[in-house]
Amino acid sequence: MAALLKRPLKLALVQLATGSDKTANLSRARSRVLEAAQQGASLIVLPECFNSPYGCQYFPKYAETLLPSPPSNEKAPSFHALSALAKEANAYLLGGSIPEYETSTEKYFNTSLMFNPKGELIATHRKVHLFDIDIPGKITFKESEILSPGNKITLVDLPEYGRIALAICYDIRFPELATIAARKQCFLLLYPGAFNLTTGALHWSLQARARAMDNQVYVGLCSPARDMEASYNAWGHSMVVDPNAAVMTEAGESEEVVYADLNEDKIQETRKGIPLQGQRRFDVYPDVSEGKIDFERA
Ligand SMILES: NC(=O)CCC(=O)C(=O)O
Repeated sequence: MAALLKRPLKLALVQLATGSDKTANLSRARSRVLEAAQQGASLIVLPECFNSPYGCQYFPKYAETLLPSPPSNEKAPSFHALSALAKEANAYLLGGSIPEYETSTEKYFNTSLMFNPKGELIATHRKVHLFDIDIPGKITFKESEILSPGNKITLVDLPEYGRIALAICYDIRFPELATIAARKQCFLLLYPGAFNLTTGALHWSLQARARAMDNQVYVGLCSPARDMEASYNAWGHSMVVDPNAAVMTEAGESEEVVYADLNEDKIQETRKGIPLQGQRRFDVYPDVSEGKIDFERA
């Protein structure tokens, strides 16, 4: 089988402490991304809503207009900061996510932007599954009050390395996206995300390890640092999980950059030991990655 990951890759997750000052968030992100690049990372990830506090009340205030692309500096300072930073760091940069406003539809989205080491935009992912939950006495959150969902799976080819998939936070709870990405030869699934103190304790690590275990790929989750003064308390614990579902590195709760060295051998070793790829029974259940599920057969 052709290698999924053509050469070793150092991945960095920047668990950024974000606040209400967008310019300060961008500047902090810059220092941490450059620090990660200095440590040799060639793929660097920022958290969900890295340029703003996370919360429905903040989305309109912090939203940037990204289309038509490239947007103006005035309408999309984070876009331009990320592009310049990817170039300065000479690394692939997944700019966590930012609130986006689309003028033509008057809709808001939670959007990830990914840049190559030349500072060129190579992918955009709008969060597909909006975070609408209600756990009485614990947490109620309704992104859909403000945001609209994206409508596509986002796979990105990094020519020197291979293919990765991008999604955002709550998207991780929908294993179909991960399964399809793995079936389409991704070696890594990246999720900038801001779980909270209730679901973080229950499911953050479990989701990361489950997506890695099911698909025998690397998984990276990048959270904002925890801020108990904020209206939403992010879980933290950014982590990278290997294709055998072992946690390779895990941040604490404060601002921190964590690193992991990814290689093809671990993918092959895992898949050789537990050869799920050749054992699937598509005669018993349909291949979800083909995108045509015939429920009549059930
Ligand atoms: N920002 C999010 O999508 C949060 C998702 C979350 O906390 C979860 O439990 O899922």
